[in-house]
Order: sequence, then C-alpha cells, then structure tokens
Amino acid sequence: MMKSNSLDNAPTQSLLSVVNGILDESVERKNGEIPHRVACLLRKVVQEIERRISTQAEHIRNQNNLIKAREEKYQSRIRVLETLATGTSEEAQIVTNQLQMMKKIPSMCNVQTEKIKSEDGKRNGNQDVVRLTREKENSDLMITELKQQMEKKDKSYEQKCVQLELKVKETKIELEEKIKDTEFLLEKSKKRTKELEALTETKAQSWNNMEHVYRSFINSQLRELKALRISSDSIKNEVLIVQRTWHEEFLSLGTKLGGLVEAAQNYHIVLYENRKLYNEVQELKGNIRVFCRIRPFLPGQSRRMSTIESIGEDGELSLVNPSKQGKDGHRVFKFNRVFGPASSQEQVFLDTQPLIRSVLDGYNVCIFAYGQTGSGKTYTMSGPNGASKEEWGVNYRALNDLFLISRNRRSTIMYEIGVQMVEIYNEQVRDLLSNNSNQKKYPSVDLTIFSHRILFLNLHTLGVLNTSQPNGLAVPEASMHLVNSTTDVLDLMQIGQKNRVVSATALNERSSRSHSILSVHVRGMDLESGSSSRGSLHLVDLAGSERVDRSEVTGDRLKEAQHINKSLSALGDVIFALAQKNSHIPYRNSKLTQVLQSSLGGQAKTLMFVQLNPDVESYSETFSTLKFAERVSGVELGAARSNKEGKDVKELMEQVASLKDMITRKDEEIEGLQLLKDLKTQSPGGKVDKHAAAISLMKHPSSSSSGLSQDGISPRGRRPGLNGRQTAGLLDQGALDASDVFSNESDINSEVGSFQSVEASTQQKQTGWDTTGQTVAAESELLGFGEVRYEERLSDISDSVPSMGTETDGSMSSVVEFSLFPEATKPNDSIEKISKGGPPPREARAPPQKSGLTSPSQSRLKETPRSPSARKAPNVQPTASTRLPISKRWQ
Ligand SMILES: Nc1ncnc2c1ncn2[C@@H]1O[C@H](COP(=O)(O)OP(=O)(O)OP(=O)(O)O)[C@@H](O)[C@H]1O
Repeated sequence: MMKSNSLDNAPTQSLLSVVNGILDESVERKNGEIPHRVACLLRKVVQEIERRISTQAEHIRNQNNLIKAREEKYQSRIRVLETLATGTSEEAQIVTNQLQMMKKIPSMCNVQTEKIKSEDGKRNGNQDVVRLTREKENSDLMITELKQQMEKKDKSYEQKCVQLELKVKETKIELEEKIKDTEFLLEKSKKRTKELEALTETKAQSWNNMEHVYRSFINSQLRELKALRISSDSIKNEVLIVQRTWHEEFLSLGTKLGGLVEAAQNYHIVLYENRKLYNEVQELKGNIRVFCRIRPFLPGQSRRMSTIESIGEDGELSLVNPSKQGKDGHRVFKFNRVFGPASSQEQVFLDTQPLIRSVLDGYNVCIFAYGQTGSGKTYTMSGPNGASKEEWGVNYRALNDLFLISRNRRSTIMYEIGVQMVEIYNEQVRDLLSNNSNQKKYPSVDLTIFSHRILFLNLHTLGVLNTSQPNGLAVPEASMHLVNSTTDVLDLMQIGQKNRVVSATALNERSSRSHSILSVHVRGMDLESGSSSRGSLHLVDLAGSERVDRSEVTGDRLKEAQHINKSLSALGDVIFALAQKNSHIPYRNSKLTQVLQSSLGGQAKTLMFVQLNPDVESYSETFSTLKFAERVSGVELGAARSNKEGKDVKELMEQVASLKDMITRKDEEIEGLQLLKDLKTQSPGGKVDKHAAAISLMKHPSSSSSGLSQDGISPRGRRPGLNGRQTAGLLDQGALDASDVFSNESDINSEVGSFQSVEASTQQKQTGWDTTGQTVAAESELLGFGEVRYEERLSDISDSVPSMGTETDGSMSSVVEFSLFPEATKPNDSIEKISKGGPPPREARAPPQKSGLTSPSQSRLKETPRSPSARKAPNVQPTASTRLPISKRWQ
C-alpha cells in the first residue's frame, strides 16, 4: 500500500504510471473489477494529482500577479521618466522664454550687468539643457531598454504561460479521462462490493441459521450424552460385576488349562519322540538325507518374483510356476530340512553337525551340494571368497569341529586326521593338493612306496578304485595331508581352490566347471580298550547341474558341460538304481559315481544339499533340481555301519592273517607239487618246464582244480552238491564284478602291484578266462567264492569281520586295516613316523613271485585262502598286517 507521504514525494510522471499500471492490470484481468484497496489508492493518486494541478495553477497565478506588478512598476517608472522628460522640456522652454525676454528688455537696467548676468544665465541654461538633454537621452535609452526588456519578459512569460496552460489543459484532459475511467471502475467495484456484501450477508445469514441448527443439535446431543453417561455408568457397573464373575471363571479355566498344557507338553514330547523315532527309522533305513537351501537374491539382482511360495517347518517347500495359474502352478516337495534365504551358515551347519561328528565314531559320511550354477553350492560347502569365520562353509566348520572334538577326547581316544582334495574335470580325476612345496609344508604319507603311482601324480590324472577301500580311499593316489589345526585346513583348501578349474560362462563368472571332492579321513584309537575306528567324510561341491544350452557355450566349454551333464546323469542313474534296489548299480558310468560309490551304496551316511536359485527365470532348473532331490530322498542305503574294531577282533584277525599266510604257503607248495606231478606224467621226457607249467595252468586250470577237488574236501570253498556249471555262472558274475574294480585301462595300470587280487581278476578278464564254463568254474574254486554271488561274498567278508566298514569293503585292505595302530601303546611314535614318512619295510610291498609262476592268476593262487574264514575275504593280501608301516595305513 502506497502511503500518502510517498505520494507527496513521488514525481507526477511516476504517479501517472502507477495509475496506468493499475488500470492496465484491471484491464488485463478483464473482469473490470477493481478491488477496494486499489480504488482507495487510485483515489489518493487522483487527489494528489489534483492537488498538484491546483498548486501549479496557484503558482502560475502568483507569477502572473508578479509579472503584472513588475509591469506596473515599469509603467510607473516610464511615466516618471516621461514626466521628467516633460519637465525638462518645460524648463528648456522656460529658459528659452527667459532668454527671449532678456533679449527684449536690455535697457531697463544696467545693461552691462544684466547682459553679463544673462550671458552667465544663458551659459548655465545651455549647460543645464545639454545636461538635461543628455539625461533625457539617457532616460530615453533606459526606457527603450527597459521597454525592450519588458517586452522580452512579457513575451517569455506569455510563452511560458501558454505552454503551462497547454500542459495544464492536456493534463486536465488526461486526468479527466483517467478520473472518468477510475470513477467508472470505482463505480464497478462499488457495485461488486455491494454484491459481495449482499452475498456475504446471505451467507452469514445461512451460517447463522446453520449455527443455530448445530447448536440445537449439539444441545440435543449433549442431552443424549448425559443420558448415555448415566446408562454407561450403569453398564460399567454391570461390566464390573460380569468381570468379577469372568475372573472367577478364568481362574477355574486356568486350572483346567494347566491340565491341558501338561497334556500339550506331553503331546510335544510324544511328537519329539515320534520325530526321533522317525529319524531313527530313517537312520536304520539309511535314507539319503536331503537338505534344501534357497539362495537369497543377490545385491545386484533387482528384486523379482520368487518361485518359492512358502517354506514349512517340517521340511515342506511349495514351488510356484509363474507361467501357470491355480492349482497346476503349485507343487509341494518334502525334504528332511529346508533352509530359507535368511538361514545363516551356522544354522545350516548346526543341522549337519551330528552327521559330521559321527565320522569320529567310525562312520563314512558323504555330503554333496547339487544345483545349477550360481545357486550357492560353493557358498554352502566352502563359503564366499575370502570368507570370514561367520561365513565359513560346511567344509571349514566340519574340520574345525572335528579338531575340537578330537582335542576334547584326546585323553581317551587318539585321532589322526588326513585330508585329500581332488577334482573331477572332463572325466579325469586330478589331485588338487599335489603341489610339491605344499607337501613339504604338511606332513603327508610317504608316496615313495607307490613310486609307480607318482608317475600318475605327475600326469595329474588319477585312477579310481571302483570298489572303494575300507580305509575310505577311493582315490588312493591322491596325496594325503595330515592336518592338526583349522589353519592347516584353510591353507590347504586355499591351494586346492586355486588349483580348481574355473572358467567364465554366461551364467556365473566364477563358475566351477568341475566336481571338487574334499575327503577327510579320520583314524581313532581308544587308548584304554585298544579298539580302533576309522571314518571318512567326503565333502563334494558338484559342478553346475544346468542343461548345456543354458550355458550358451561352445568348443571346450561345451565339452566340459557335456562331461558335467554326463556325470550328473550317471549320478541320477545310480540313485535311480539304488531306489529301485536293482542288483546292478551302474557306478562305472562316471568317475563321480565311482568316487562316491562307498557313500552312495556303501551303508554310509549321505546328505545332499539341494541348492536353489529363487529367480523366476530359473524355474525350470529349480523344478528339475527338486524332482531329482525328491528321488534322492527316497533312496535307502541301509543302516550305516561304524568302522570300529575291537582289540580282540584285531588280534584274532592278525592270527587269521598269519594263518592264512601259512596256509597259502602250504597251498603253494601242494599246488606246485601237484603241478609238477601232472607235468611229469604228461611230459614224455619227464622234464619239468616251470614256465610251461604256468602256461598250462593258465590254459587248463580245470586240471589243477579237479586234482585239488579229488580229495573230497572243499579247501577252496566249494560246497558239496554244486557242480562246475553252476559255479561257472556264478563266477561269471564274480569275474564281471571283479572287472568293475578298475574302470579303465589307465586305472588298471595304475594299480599294478598294489592290489594284486584285483589285478588278478582284471587279468582274468583280459586273458579270456571267463569264456569257458569249465575254466571259470575251476577258477571260481581257486578264488574260493564260486558258490556265492559276488555281493554275498562281500557281505560275508563284512560279516566275518565285525564293523569292517562299507558293503564293498572286501578287498585286501580289510586285513591291513586290522592293524591300524600296531604300536598302539605308543601312539606318539606312530604320529612321528607318519610325519616323517619314512620308507616302508620290504614286507609292505607286493610279495615277490616265487616258484617262477609269473601269471597274475598264479599270484592270485598264492593269495587264495584255504580256511573257511579266509574264504570270506578272497581279496586278502597275504601280507602280515602287523608288519605294515603306519604310513601304509592310509593306503
Ligand atoms: N546363502 C547365501 N547367502 C548369500 N549369498 C549367497 C548364498 N548362496 C550363494 N550366495 C552367493 O551367490 C553367488 C553364487 O554362489 P556360488 O558361487 O556358491 O554358486 P555355485 O552353485 O557354487 O556356482 P558354481 O556352479 O558356478 O560353482 C555367490 O556370489 C555367493 O556369494
């Protein structure tokens, strides 16, 4: 709001521009309305302009008056000067007249004197006239000048006046127009104000009416409220009474509920017991346990829809198909345990821990992680790269736990823990810890006794024993490293991880293209009872299970993916065969199934982690993974068995071994003599060619067998009533199974000399011994298991040797294993020997082939046990177990 004094100071031009601005603004608004405030302002501005105009008019009037006064003054001056000039001319006239008079009257007086006087007067008069004329001239000049000045001034004043009047007229016209406009606008705004006032009045009236209505309503409400309060007070009283009665009833209900809670607790106990019993049944059945783990969405992954709808506490998992609606889109799977995305590494391990701990009690345990690339297999098994202690995977935690327990039990049981780490890459088994420097750092088993195997180590392709050994070494060539602390394990696994084959695919940058297997072998010896146990733990991080086309790979990568797929489908086939309880389980189809044979079918405790990626895009992979897992969870392996051996059993077994040794030697002698006798009777010259004898034995074993069976007893285990034909078929099966021992040529070669019994079987096959029924029958007698199926034979072995380990433990190592701790009383010495890894004594090596019998079957003959007890362990090496060095124990 412009103040009045600001209007006083403002120049007229700016006032006019203000007025114009206001008018323009109102014109712009188009509605022609001028607010009251603006009207007031306009009024003030107009008043100010009017005031100024009147002041200016006053000023002009004053100036006019001044000019008029001046004019009058000049006029009077002019008049004075004119009078003066008139006076001067009159004086001049008088003087002239006097002079004329004086000229006329010369004689009347003293003419002389008067003449002089008149001359003086005339002179004076002339001087006065000249002076006055001059003065008159000056005055005239002045008057003319003044007149000129006056005229000039008059002219300028007149001009100014004219200008001012013109300006005044213009301004007046302008102002009049503006005043008219303003008045019009004022009129309009007054009208509007009046209208508004009328409207406000009507509104105010309606508001008043409303207020009146509301007031009356509130009054009525207050009256009702009062009534309600009174009724609520009465209700409160009633409620209090009811509360009191309820409280009393609650108290009685509480006592009743107490009973119910007790019953519920009992129910929970029963439920817990049921679960325990269920688990025990599962344990007895030996079901493969299946834990499912769902990976969380990764930080870079935009949070998308999950395929996992819900996770039940009882191991139920509901999968939803994003492309299908309704019931068809849902599928429920049930496993032993389901871990959600928020589950920590510790939670996962806590459920796995009891299984892992049983390794210390002599059980074989296998834990493997299955799932598509990037689903978290490595995370679960090892943890993320550079994992902190909280992020440690099952591997580290398992070993940490084993160390902890072994330390706690050290006063009663002494444990040795060894670690192997291999990977299966493109169907080749590689040692991930064969680094030389690494072997120096960690004391490992002396490999010099297996010099022939070192060759394979150098080649980095290891052989796999199809029939896994009781010592748990499916890959005996892989370097074994004794570990004493978690740091040892961390260092070793770092080396192993570095050596692991990794390459990038479209799905996962750090995608493992191989299966990695960390095998932990635990030997325990009870210091009091002298009994020993051994267990092995296989921790397997499988390669990604996705289909090849998803990996978008070609060339070498495609080959890798095909190998991975092949081995995983072989795993599926083995599991399917186990689920169907088939007589033949196709372990041989892949290296993976060969390595895991003891864990999949050997009465071990097996746990599979099924890793899932919750992403909707991975639905089909997730679905097939879950279906596979569902099949796996149905597989029964049979109750797990502990590999424990009592001291007495051990001693007995040692005796059995030495007796077998003796019998074998006697058998050799008898058979040698028999052979010689036969040859003697056949050869016309009577000369004995030992080499020919061996060949003859290979070609006509029936002769020796018939000779041996003539005595009517069954030293090689033939049951009375079983003829050669019957045994032939059985042996065929036996030979076939024996051939499974080594999966391929290279594997066979790698084992030469170490596992002669196995080798013998293989050689049999190679030399065509299984072609004729008679030959096979005879050999079956020699081998001592002609009358039973191979499986039965193996189970016989297990039965004859309490707690010998897995079903397939019927190899020569069974006996070797009886004396895990020959110097049991000096456990510290044992460890020292292991760490030093000194060369083994000669007795530990394969026995020299005496009597010139060079054929493998011949060497097999030497091993063939004669006694019924020995029959149950047909692949027993005649080496005296007590003479075996500790370093050999791992083999
Ligand atoms: N439970 C989890 N919590 C947090 N991150 C996880 C979890 N599981 C997996 N991850 C992360 O997901 C990514 C892929 O996991 P990981 O490498 O273990 O998958 P993988 O199945 O072993 O893959 P590959 O088949 O290539 O070996 C990693 O970055 C890992 O850290």
